[in-house]
Amino acid sequence: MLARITANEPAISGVLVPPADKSISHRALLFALLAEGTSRLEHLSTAHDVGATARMIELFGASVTGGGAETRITSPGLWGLREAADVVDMENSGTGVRLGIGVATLVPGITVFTGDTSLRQRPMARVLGPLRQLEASIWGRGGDAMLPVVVRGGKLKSGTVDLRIASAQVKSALLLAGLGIDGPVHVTEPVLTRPHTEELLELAGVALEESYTADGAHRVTIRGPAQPSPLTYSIPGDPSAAAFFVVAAAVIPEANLRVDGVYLGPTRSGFLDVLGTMGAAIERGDSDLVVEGTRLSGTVVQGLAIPSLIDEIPILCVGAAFAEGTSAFRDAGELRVKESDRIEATARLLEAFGVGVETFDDGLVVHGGLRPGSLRGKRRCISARLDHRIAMAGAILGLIAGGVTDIEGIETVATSYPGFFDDLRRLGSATVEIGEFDERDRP
Ligand SMILES: O=C(O)C1=C[C@@H](OP(=O)(O)O)[C@@H](O)[C@H](O)C1
Ligand SMILES: C=C(OP(=O)(O)O)C(=O)O
Repeated sequence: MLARITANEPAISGVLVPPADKSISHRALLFALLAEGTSRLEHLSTAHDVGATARMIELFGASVTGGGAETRITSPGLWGLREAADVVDMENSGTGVRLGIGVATLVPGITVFTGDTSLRQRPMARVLGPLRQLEASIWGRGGDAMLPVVVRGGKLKSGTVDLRIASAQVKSALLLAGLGIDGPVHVTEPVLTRPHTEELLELAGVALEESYTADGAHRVTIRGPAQPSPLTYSIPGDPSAAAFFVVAAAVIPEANLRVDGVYLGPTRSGFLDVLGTMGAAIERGDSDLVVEGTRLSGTVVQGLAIPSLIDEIPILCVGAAFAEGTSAFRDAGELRVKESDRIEATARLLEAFGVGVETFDDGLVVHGGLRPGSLRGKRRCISARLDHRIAMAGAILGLIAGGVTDIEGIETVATSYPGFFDDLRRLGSATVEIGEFDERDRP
């Protein structure tokens, strides 16, 4: 499918209530599966990735009813999990499959995971290796590198795993597997990554021990066996979804955007710190933001800050294109193994708008100076590259730069933010037409 964004005077204003957080929604469903009884989740994400996790928990024995304001999940719990009667297709969801692999170690029999073209190219050794250290029986295509992955459930051994990459997905897979292990599992990550699994474990009555080493590594210990209790929980708004509109409002002159009900924990709000350093006018409450347009200046983002904004780098690069001077995003090699190679995809996107970009193995440098509205009368055609965040970054870039932007493959936005184009129409000044892509449309 194609979206055509036509913008003359870029403008954005109004109130955004972002969709429910995708990361937290995956975990809430998995905890509901592992709890015996009925869990109630308010505002579960309707993102396609979360739909894949809902289907996975049904295959493992849960029943999911309702949706929208309240989803009810009834499950036999950790000790009553059922072998899936079919291959578990996690579609486009890295989080769903990696956490699912951790859970599958608790499921009797075998589980076979696969995914779409993008997910089947993403690295799985990062989760298979650490689970094997706890003696999981687990195999993957290409020498344990990729999906399909097969897991044979059974008793794992307690132990200590020191993760070398900062990955909330891998940490979470180990903590979930730890629920079924007799004895402690200690996981150390080089820097604290999003702690949603830890937050929900505690809400579900499972005790954790957490500490920091002298060099800032985060260590978390779970002592199994432990069955989580059913949850009644309301999922907060997704900062990674809000970031698209926040960046647009931060750079469009006279913009005024309010964001309500958004999760602003420190491991998810790194993009706001970066925008602040660039000079953005953002007022931050506990779960709300007010953003006004201004002129930003370039910045350097690297090191320990990266995990707190990894998914926001494509849209931060869009912001950097409109800043004065140059911005650098380094130590972000993880971007190469997301839904697309986001270093290449972001560079190609910016270049289509005439922005100067240099790429490196671990990031990119963006030469700013583009003026909002300055590409009025011009037209370009870009590909979403099977990546929701690239599709949305392209649409926001089109709104701010002006002119006509055709984006092919926009169905991918439903991976995380099915209502994105509705919110863009409502809050932004661009005309948004959605239709079938015709090769003859390519300029
Ligand atoms: O745990 C999670 O919910 C996520 C962790 C991050 O991935 P990594 O664990 O690979 O860093 C992030 O990029 C992804 O969108 C969601
Ligand atoms: C990388 C992402 O998700 P996942 O790893 O779950 O596919 C994302 O949402 O940007």
